[in-house]
Amino acid sequence: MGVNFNAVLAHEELIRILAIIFFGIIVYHFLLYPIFLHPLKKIPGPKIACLTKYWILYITWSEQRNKVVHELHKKYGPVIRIGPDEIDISDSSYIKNIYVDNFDKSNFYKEFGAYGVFNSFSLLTRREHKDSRKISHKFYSKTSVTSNDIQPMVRDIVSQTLQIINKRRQESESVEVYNLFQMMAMDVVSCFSFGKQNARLLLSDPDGYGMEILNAFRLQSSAWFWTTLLPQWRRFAISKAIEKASAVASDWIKQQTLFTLSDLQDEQNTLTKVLSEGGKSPLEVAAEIQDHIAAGHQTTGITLAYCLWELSKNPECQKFLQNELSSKIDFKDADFRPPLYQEIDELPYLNAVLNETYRLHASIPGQEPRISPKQGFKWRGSKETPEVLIPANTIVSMQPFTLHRDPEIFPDPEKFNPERWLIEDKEQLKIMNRQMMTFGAGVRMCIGMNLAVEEMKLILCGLYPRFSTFLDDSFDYNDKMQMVDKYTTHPKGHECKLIFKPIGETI
Ligand code: HEM
Repeated sequence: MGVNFNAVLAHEELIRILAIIFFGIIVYHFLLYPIFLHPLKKIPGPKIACLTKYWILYITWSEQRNKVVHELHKKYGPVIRIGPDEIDISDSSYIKNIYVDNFDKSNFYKEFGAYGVFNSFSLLTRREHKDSRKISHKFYSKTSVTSNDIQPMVRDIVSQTLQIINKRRQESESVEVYNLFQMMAMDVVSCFSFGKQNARLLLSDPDGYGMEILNAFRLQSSAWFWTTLLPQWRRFAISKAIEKASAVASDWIKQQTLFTLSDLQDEQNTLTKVLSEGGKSPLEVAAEIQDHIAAGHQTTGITLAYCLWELSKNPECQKFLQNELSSKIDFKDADFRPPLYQEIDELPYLNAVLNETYRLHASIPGQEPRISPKQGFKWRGSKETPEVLIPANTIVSMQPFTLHRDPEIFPDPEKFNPERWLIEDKEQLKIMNRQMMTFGAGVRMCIGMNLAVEEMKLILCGLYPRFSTFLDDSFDYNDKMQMVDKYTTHPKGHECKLIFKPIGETI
């Protein structure tokens, strides 16, 4: 039987052509299109970022994202491409487009729900979010959290924290405040959520039970990268210990919620009651509260620890604050009561100290990703990048870490300088305030801001008229106080030790 050479040749030719077409499609799809033809092609950034989303994922996983994105902005300007379909913007005039006009959230937030249901934080679309948030929005207003219903509860917990600090400073050279402030913040949100009689309070046993619960939440949030960015890999990537800790944290909140729901008191105002009366099912109430407690204790504790650290590094700022506060405290009060919130809310130096802490130590310093709408949105053009229509479904982020370090707006940006907030120039102050995103922006900004600010102001005003704080030479601040590069940052060592002395005494 003879071989049909022509047929063999034709067959080989066909395979060669198919291979070339296949190779061409691969090159077009994975190389030419993303770099030269994609609608984001004019947005500058590292070439590898145009080719694969795994580059920025790797940078995020290795805890370098905020700093790398910051450096890329310095190199390429106010808009950069950090993934095939992802950009980051560092021009505060876009806060209005993205956050105030309220683009939908990206899938990053999807897994923040709990017990198999969504909460306000994890709902992605603006419509669903609006319906959910409006139930508790008023309960978190400044009027509500500083009212006679809520403020005494916050002041009690602040006073208890001050008593613990006073006791500990007498027992040892320095006092660890980072975990203590997290417990304080956790107790405030717990009482706010369940009422004092139903809440399981950490400060009642700060060394034992308190640390146990804090550690459960800490371990749970250590899985944030997998939960938010690669949830499909979560169950392979995270350890049994993390699973167990997550279960402890979730059960802890679920039980308190169900217990509170089982006996709602008419005269009592709690978040559980507000959410339940607003139409949320028991599990939805628990999921909402789970998020508020997780979001509320870490952020507040982190901000306060950095604030005290900065004041200890900068004794002249501490002195100014003490002078401003000295008339606000009854020194004979053995219960260490803080002043009334209404007496201290408007104090200029106190506000300047907090603003400067928010600026340098935003506890959520990095991405707050949103999705561009179906009509896209326009990059209006800058020195580095021409006008571009950003297409639908692009992940768009802004990071406080970079906005807060713009040297044009905040000269010498790494310096802790509360005085920069005490200028007369109203226009400049407006520009500075517009640049700040510590609590997010728009209708999805932090719902707990008023409660957090109340706690932070009360503890500072209870503390600094009574004590001075100093650095402890035996504590390695350079290492332990490094802000870890995560969605919610924290001091690398999970601790912050400071020396407390009654006013007038030195070390
Ligand atoms: C210093 C303290 C705090 C800081 C810096 C802070 C910061 C933020 C930021 C930046 C966001 C927006 C995040 C994003 O869009 O990715 C946010 C949202 C949120 N925060 Fe806070 N937070 C603080 C305290 C609290 C407290 C005390 C609570 C509750 C008691 C709380 C509850 C929430 C909730 C529920 C959201 C989601 C709001 C929504 O989507 O409607 N936070 N927070």
